[in-house]
Amino acid sequence: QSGEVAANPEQYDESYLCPVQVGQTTLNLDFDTGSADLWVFSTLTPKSESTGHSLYNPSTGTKKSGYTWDISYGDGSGASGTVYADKVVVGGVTATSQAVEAATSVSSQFEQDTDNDGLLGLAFSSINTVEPQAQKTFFDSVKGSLAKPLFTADLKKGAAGTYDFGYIDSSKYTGSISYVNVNTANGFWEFTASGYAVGSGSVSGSVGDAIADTGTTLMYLPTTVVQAYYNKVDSADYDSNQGGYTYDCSENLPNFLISLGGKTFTVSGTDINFAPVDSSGETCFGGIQENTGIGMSILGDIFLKSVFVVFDQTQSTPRLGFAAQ
Ligand SMILES: O=C([C@@H]1CCCNC1)N1CCCCC1
Repeated sequence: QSGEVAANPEQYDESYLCPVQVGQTTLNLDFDTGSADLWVFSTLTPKSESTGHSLYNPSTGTKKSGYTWDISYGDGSGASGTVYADKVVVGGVTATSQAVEAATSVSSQFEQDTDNDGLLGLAFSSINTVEPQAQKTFFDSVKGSLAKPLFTADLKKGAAGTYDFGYIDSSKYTGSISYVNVNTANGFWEFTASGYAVGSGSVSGSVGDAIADTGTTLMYLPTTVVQAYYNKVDSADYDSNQGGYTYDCSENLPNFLISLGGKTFTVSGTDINFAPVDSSGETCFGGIQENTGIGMSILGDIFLKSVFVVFDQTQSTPRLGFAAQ
């Protein structure tokens, strides 16, 4: 089988939500290549936490007795609950008995984002949080039945993009695809990013260890790289109250170039201009921020909306493919 599903941006492209059939209900889920749990708001979620969300009704599933889950994300959000086996359909691709993690508790960040009915993890199943046995991601559940064991992400700035499962649509990118090998030891789509440049010119230095994370909004890079970037933005400074670099919204940001698998990709300055910090629209928060405390760099949506990405398990070593879009 193979299929395609829309990835609809929230305001400021904060996250991208995709319609997924879970049991007999269609929910809007955040596809997250940085985690490996498929969890959903459900009829088991306290009403005080689930108002405004579409809910999975576990009555259509088979309860996995004694199984629980509890996930905490790097941004401090999290959720927990119980586990069911049920049908999950993404763009026509069907997992007949997918582990569906029904939330019995969610953090305030998820409670407040009423467009988001849960997450569909697309990292490696080794970091799934279900106890007493880790469960397969949707991709791992269907991988063997896909025309090719891969999926692609084509996210866009302020417009609907797509995730494709089982095939590469060559109309969605330009030029050739440049591949890097993935290190799965931490359960992420983790690789080594090479040189970078600010504005234009030839790349140099090294961004280093990084993950491709569709569930992270911004780009988090080494301090040296981020300082070099904002040194080229006259009004920029690090604002500890905002928790990152801000600048005058009227200032044009430089492009950011990064070399992956021998090919240089350009993230346009307009894509790096993330959002105003308040309703006055005077000060803006940058889409490139420091990776301090994370332990690796994260190429999140600010980067991903500039490229076409192949999450490829066609070979014994998983690979990431990047192409311009
Ligand atoms: O929890 C996360 C992200 C949060 C946003 C959604 N994707 C997963 N981390 C990023 C990768 C390193 C570990 C922490």
